[in-house]
Amino acid sequence: MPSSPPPAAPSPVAKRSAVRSLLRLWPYLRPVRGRFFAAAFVAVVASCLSLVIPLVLKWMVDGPVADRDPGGVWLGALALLGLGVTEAVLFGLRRWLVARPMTAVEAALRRDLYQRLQRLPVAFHDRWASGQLLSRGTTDLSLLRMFLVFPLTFLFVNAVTVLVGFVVLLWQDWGLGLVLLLPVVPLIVGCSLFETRYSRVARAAQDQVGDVTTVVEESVLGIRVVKGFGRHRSQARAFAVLAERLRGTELGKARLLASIWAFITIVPELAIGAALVLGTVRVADGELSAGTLVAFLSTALALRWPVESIGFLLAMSQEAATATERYFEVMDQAEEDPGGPPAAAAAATAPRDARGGVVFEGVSFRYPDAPPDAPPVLRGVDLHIRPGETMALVGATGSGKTTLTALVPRLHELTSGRVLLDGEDIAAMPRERLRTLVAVAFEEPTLFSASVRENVLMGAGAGAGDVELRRALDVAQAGFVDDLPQGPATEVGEQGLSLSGGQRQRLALARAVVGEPRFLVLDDPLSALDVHTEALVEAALREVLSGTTALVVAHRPSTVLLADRVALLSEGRIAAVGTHQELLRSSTEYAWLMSGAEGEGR
Ligand SMILES: Nc1ncnc2c1ncn2[C@@H]1O[C@H](COP(=O)(O)OP(=O)(O)OP(=O)(O)O)[C@@H](O)[C@H]1O
Repeated sequence: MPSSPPPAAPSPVAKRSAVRSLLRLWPYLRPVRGRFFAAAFVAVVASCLSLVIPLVLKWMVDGPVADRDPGGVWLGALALLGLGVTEAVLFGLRRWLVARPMTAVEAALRRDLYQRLQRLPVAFHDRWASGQLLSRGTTDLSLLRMFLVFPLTFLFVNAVTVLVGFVVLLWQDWGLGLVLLLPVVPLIVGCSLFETRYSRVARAAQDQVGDVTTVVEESVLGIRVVKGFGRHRSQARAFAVLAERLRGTELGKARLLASIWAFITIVPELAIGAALVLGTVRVADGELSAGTLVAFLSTALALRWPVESIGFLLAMSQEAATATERYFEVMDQAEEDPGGPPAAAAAATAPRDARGGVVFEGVSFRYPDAPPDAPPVLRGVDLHIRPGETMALVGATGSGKTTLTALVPRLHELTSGRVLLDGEDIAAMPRERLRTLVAVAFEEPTLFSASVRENVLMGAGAGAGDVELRRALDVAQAGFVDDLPQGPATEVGEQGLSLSGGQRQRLALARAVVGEPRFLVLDDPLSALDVHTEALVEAALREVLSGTTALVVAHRPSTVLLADRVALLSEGRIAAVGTHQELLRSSTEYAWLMSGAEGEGR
């Protein structure tokens, strides 16, 4: 249970500029580029229309107002109304053009992230906190959609509007126009300083959202432990620390945003004030018409929003760049090598092992994230499980049994050595085929929020139906399924927590045997069953196992007796292989393990 902040995600591979990060979104934007550019064009036209209003004003002041011509004033007012309505309609059209395609972009990003998470190796998931992945799939993708809908277009639209606006200003009066151009340099310097600082704090905030998500997820999933140990107060305190840290970072963001907003507002206002004083003096001197001054100031005021909004548009873009970085940190991770043709070609030339069944040959393994000075978990494991044989794997706790079983379906990659299934090297086999040959059931059974039927048939091919389901449930002694409210159609709830531990284990076992796999790997799959149910499952399993080559991790003599032979794993190596009786006689370690287990288990 965390009492201190959990580690953040592994640090980013390389720091890119915000623009380079955001450019990586282009492949997703490409399919909707037509609508996107059309929307940007419509927005530019709408925004530039607002710059025509001051010109109409100038015409009104210098013309109909000076000449006291009410008809001309009405005409001007009508033109202004028309411009305003057109501007509003065009902005509405822009919104309509982008809304649908941008949700499609977000959906595509989310779909690809999910697919990538499914394909990344177990070692990746061991390393990354789930909350960091969740926050990437939710908060970060929402930030990206918002960026694509609003800031991306408006940074461009506002830049074009400001450029056109300055051309109009200089054309109206270049002297006053130059006064308004003076703040450009300090604004550029201020914005670039802001961007650098904001990118750091935005990254910290988004990583901290991931940490908070991790704690919430762990507390919800572990609610039984939290309540059972009366840890809700300490959990709440740990959460409060993280939430407070996030609040501090968000406040830092708000402070930065407030200072850039103030800077971007004050500097142009000073320039407008100076232009107003200068302009008024020149009108008084008769050097400038009142209409030109009105038009000039109206244009300058029309440019206030495009300039002032740059602060928060940059902030949103920076957050989007950080979200893109975080998104691609996952997408750039190497997927599991699918195995297959090139390796298979190599295997075709390699001498085939004549022995069938499962062969471990000089297998060594160390976890990629283990400390460098830690010895490998497995050190030269040699073991042959004959075709159709059931081999029990026994060893002290932490000796590497689970690790060894996880190597058969290639949940982890061997550090050295090889594993052969009926003479075929698993490294040269396409993963998809390997996983149809090998079925697994772990001690901690994982079920999904789906029906019992769907959970069990997950272990079978596409054609499997009720016959296979019934047979698998019979083998696993899972008759309790028929007593559930909707039988096999009953939803088991998140992670199957509506079922007992033993019930979950039996469903996981049914899932492992339903596809009648050639190779079966069972990691102590009966540990939660009472002795009588275990005996019944074993009797049924014996029938299934007669045609299957199986490796079964066992802690209790009753599970060991299911096997034809037993292998003892000790200090990363296979220390002895033989029948239960043989090992009881020849290995003191085995006899010790079994006597302890007997005492505990019975
Ligand atoms: N993801 C991991 N990263 C680093 N080390 C790991 C990882 N998983 C397990 N280990 C280490 O590998 C060693 C073997 O663990 P393993 O789970 O294979 O043992 P086991 O024999 O199955 O134990 P048990 O009987 O208690 O289930 C342990 O020292 C464990 O700390």
